[in-house]
Amino acid sequence: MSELQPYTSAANDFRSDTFTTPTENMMKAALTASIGDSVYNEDVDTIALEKKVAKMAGKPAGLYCVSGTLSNQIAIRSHLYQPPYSILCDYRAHVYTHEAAGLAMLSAAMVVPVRPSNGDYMTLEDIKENIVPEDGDIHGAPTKLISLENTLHGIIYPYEELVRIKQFCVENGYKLHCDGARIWNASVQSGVSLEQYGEIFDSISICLSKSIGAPMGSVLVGELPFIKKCNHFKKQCGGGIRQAGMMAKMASVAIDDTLPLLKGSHEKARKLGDFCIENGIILESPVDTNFVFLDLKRNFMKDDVVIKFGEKHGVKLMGGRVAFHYQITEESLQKVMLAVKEAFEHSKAFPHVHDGPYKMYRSPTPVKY
Ligand SMILES: Cc1ncc(COP(=O)(O)O)c(C=O)c1O
Ligand SMILES: C[C@@H](O)[C@H](N)C(=O)O
Repeated sequence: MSELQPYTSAANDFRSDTFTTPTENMMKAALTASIGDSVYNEDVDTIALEKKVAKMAGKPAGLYCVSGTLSNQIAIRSHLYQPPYSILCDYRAHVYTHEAAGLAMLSAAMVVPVRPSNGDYMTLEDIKENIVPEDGDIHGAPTKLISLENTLHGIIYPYEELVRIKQFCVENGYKLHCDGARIWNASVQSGVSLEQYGEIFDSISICLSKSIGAPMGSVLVGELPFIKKCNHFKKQCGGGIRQAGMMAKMASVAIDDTLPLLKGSHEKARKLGDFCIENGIILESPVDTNFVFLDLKRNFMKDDVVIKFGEKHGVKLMGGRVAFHYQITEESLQKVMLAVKEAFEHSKAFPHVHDGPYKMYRSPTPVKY
């Protein structure tokens, strides 16, 4: 069995922006971080991070969580009371597709997954058509919360549509959560501030471990009573962190250092997107920010073939999604263009007909236990 080699750089890693590695600046910050027990809310740097991100989002309170999955799930749970109830989200939403049925297990919630009529993002009309009304019909599980993702597959949610959805939620008493794993990308690209997003959403899970490049975690932001309840569920789920200061201070440095670099990753993604279109490679989604989604099915491309041509050119891929981040180099961009084009050429000679479930994510190199 080959020994797993230490990971050293994400410069050629297009599998996800979660592979971004901590910088020397972040590591140095950890050395001078506070060392209080954050379960007792005594850690200075953890509290500082929570306040920093909450202030950026214009929210009264923030909660440092070990992951985006945890912050999403405890946020949604904390908005809900007295089942039966349901949550409405995009059929591709991470909270529904990639958080291990957390909505069913922690929230005991039914999910209504919606396929946007425009193919990219749910409009208010899509939402209205799929709402389960609280009308006394004992067959249904009334909608209590709408969970949006911004960006979703790299697509920026149009701010005007968010305003329309928010107005509808206020008028009808629905809570509105945002999975903001890549809200930084949406903000820097659209010019909409985190504070403006904070005015739309009751809660936002703001990831630090994706494009921002911190080693772990998210900050969940919202009203103080809500965040206190989230902290209760966080502890219940085993998410209490003792000396969190080191990671929190690294994350704070990451925000300051990386935010200015996000647009550069979007520009590289756009170059690959344009290259694909010029070469007749169909894309699944528009390239608004840091993701290029190859439409494997319509291109008759197989994910394993994409991975193989990536290996040939020295870049790491996971299938149809090509993820950019600030550590991707110009050299890697040139290599991934070659890999994608050759994989596409291969599909012309050896078309792959997709007849099973499509897995967007592939677990990293499996370590044989
Ligand atoms: C859109 C989205 N939301 C939430 C998460 C969950 O974040 P984490 O991996 O930190 O649990 C991810 C994955 O990284 C994601 O892509
Ligand atoms: C794997 C998935 O959960 C992760 N959020 C990613 O985007 O890579």
